[in-house]
Amino acid sequence: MTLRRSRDVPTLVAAARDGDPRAVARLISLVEDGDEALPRIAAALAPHTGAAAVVGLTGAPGVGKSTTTNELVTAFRKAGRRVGVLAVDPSSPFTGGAILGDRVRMQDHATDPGVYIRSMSSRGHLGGLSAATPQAARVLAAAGCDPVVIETVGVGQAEVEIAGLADTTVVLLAPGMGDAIQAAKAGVLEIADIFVVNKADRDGADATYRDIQGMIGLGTRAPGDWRPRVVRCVAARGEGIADLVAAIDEHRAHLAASGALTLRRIRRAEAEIEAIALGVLRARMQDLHSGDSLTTLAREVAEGRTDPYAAADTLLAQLS
Ligand SMILES: Nc1nc2c(ncn2[C@@H]2O[C@H](COP(=O)(O)OP(=O)(O)OP(=O)(O)O)[C@@H](O)[C@H]2O)c(=O)[nH]1
Repeated sequence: MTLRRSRDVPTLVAAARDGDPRAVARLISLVEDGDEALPRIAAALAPHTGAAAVVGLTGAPGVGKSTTTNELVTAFRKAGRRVGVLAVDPSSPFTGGAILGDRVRMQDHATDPGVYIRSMSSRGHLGGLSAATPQAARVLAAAGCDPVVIETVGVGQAEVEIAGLADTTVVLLAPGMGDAIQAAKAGVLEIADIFVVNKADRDGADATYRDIQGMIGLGTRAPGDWRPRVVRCVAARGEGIADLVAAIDEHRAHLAASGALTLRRIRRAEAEIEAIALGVLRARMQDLHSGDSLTTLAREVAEGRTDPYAAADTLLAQLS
């Protein structure tokens, strides 16, 4: 899919701002495909995207992320808020199965025009998910979604990376999965603003709750810093979701009052700019690969006529 005419961009963005789901879908596809219109789309979106709360929701497979997201969406809709959900699978190069899965699990909201749900994969992004996901979130924010929920399966680094895109990061745990220990190992403790002990109807929920509270207690915090909240939920029955919404709103208020919201967004923009710049560099490197300048340099290194550092300098000069 390409967008050749530059006048299409303002039209699409205007339609998305009016809440037209097809325009939203088209814009996210263009973002996902790394379309050449991306810079123009980003420029057109920029003035309309600042206000939405971005909530990251992550956790191990099967912990109840989709069920919790579904219930969160219900709660936000009851409060009259438009909601966008990006279900990100950092491990899968294709979205096919994920789309079907999310449709099935979030079918409560499939026909609600106030909810936009979209699965994303790492396929074909200029700069990877860390560049595409915030752009997709901006599309949803411009379409009036607040909050935008980014749901991602917990697979180590990717989880931390995606969680870094959110204002508020919610980490789901469930009893009996050794989650608290794993969370500590994977560095999730540092990124979580809120922990949910889901499946609180199961044995061991109290122990998981105590474990995680204990670990939070060990962390070092300056006075006034946010102390991560721990919320018990039985997402399958909608229990505890009101407490989760309250914790999300409380964290948001804390960020706004302390100035941390601005800092987080600046840090996020730094990562995004870097990812985009690296993507551009990688694409230029690819061009050099397909031309013969890299091969020529490599031959000179192989024959001892120059060294790899000097050759890399020459290459970098050609990239700029
Ligand atoms: N007992 C119990 N089961 C739950 C609860 N919440 C979700 N489940 C069940 O746990 C299973 C997994 O839930 P999902 O919401 O699909 O979990 P997920 O984390 O999105 O899973 P992945 O997409 O595989 O990462 C489903 O069978 C749910 O019905 C709960 O609070 N209690």
